[in-house]
Amino acid sequence: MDTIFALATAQGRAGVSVIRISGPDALDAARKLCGDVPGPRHAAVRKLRDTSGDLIDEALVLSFSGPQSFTGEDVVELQVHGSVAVVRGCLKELGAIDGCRLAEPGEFTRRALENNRLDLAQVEGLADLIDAETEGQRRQAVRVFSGALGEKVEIWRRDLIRAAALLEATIDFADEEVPVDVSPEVSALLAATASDLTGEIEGSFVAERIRTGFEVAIVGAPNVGKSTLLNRLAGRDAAITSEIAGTTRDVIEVKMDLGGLAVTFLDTAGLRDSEDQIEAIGVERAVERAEKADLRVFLTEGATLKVSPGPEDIILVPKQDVLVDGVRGVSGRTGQGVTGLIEDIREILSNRCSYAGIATHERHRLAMEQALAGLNAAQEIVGRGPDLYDIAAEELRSAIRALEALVGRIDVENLLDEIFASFCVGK
Ligand SMILES: Nc1nc2c(c(=O)[nH]1)N(C=O)[C@@H](CNc1ccc(C(=O)N[C@@H](CCC(=O)O)C(=O)O)cc1)CN2
Ligand SMILES: Nc1nc2c(ncn2[C@@H]2O[C@H](COP(=O)(O)OP(=O)(O)OP(=O)(O)O)[C@@H](O)[C@H]2O)c(=O)[nH]1
Ligand SMILES: [Mg+2]
Repeated sequence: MDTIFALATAQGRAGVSVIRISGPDALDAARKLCGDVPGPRHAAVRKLRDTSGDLIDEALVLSFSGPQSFTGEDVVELQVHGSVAVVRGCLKELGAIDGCRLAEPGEFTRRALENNRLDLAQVEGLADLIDAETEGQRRQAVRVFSGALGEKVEIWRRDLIRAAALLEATIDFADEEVPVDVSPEVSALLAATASDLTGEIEGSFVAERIRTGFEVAIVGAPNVGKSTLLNRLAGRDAAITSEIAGTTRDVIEVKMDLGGLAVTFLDTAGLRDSEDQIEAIGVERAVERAEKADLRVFLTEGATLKVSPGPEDIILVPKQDVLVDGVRGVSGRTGQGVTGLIEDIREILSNRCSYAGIATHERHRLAMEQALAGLNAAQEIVGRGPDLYDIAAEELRSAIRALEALVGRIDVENLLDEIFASFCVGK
């Protein structure tokens, strides 16, 4: 097993930078730089020197002895002055040591997974935690990272194993006297698990939105002030505005943090039938993105549009500053009504968030759907009588396998490269 090392903090100048070393030779490697390494879970200030004895930096050195470490292996951290040259100097020294190499993205976490320090859902939670930019994203990611999904899966798995075992015990009885009727207990276990799974599947859609951000499309006829409103929301000139109808063609995205919720606003082409080919393509894109968005803000005075508003969509009279008072409107130019609009959007979306479950990725949902399908099949077969219990038990085994794949107990290899591809080096 190689010993791996990497800069764990962001690239570039900083107050302090952390270089992490993990693997069987972590202590030996660190000793080459700093001489004596402090004992496990102790930190000490040490002088780091290159092979010719020149001083590289004075660092805080911290060590962990496997398996009591983040990766489960021996770990040493060099907390150095956050200088590009100091970091480069240390990485160069480490790279010259036999058996030591630069870590791949996510490789420390991969080792933590291999050493059962984390399950696969926790690994995803950790990646999401590092990517979190809003309070809502952070709160959700830290829950998955702390193992909430794994715990729930373990309960489902345990109940399905018990149900399968009950059925299998009855199969072994078959030729002897009439066995106890296990079907009430099996059915109850399956019904409870099915209902829990169904709830988590339903809650996964909005949880996924919290993670990736809600899309809010600004929609309306040309020239109503969509781009001006977007710019006002963004607080910068993200989109070109002009008095010429048909200015916006491409969909313009602006990411924002609405009171802890990640929201991407979409400015779209004004909706109309256009002879201009390019504008027509823009309108097509506008319709497509607006329909897919989680919420639409219509700027319109009642004209018929190519997109129809859903029940929660917001309809506003545009350019309120040049209209009579008393109508519900908004003005991107003066900012009138914009605070209220933001508040309304935040409220609509955060109400939806109350349905969020603890499964946050499509992968989780697919695994749960697979488990539910197996479970429902088993439930139906059990209802047909003891002769088919072996088939029902087999359906349950397949449901159990789906849950085991969810947390990475089985079938992980093919998933890992994809999951770790998005990780930072040093994590
Ligand atoms: N400097 C530094 N800060 C960091 C980390 C790190 O690795 N290094 N972390 C990493 O991403 C996070 C903290 N998570 C950690 C989780 C477990 C262990 C660990 O060594 N656990 C041992 C026992 C530790 C002890 O009791 O002191 C264990 O669980 O057995 C370390 C960090 C965030 N901050
Ligand atoms: N009085 C007033 N004028 C506005 C307001 N918002 C935009 N305008 C003006 O209306 C014109 C069109 O604004 P845009 O924001 O480009 O309109 P749009 O809806 O993005 O137009 P398209 O991209 O062509 O669909 C510009 O001349 C703006 O200055 C507003 O709130 N009040
Ligand atoms: Mg525009």
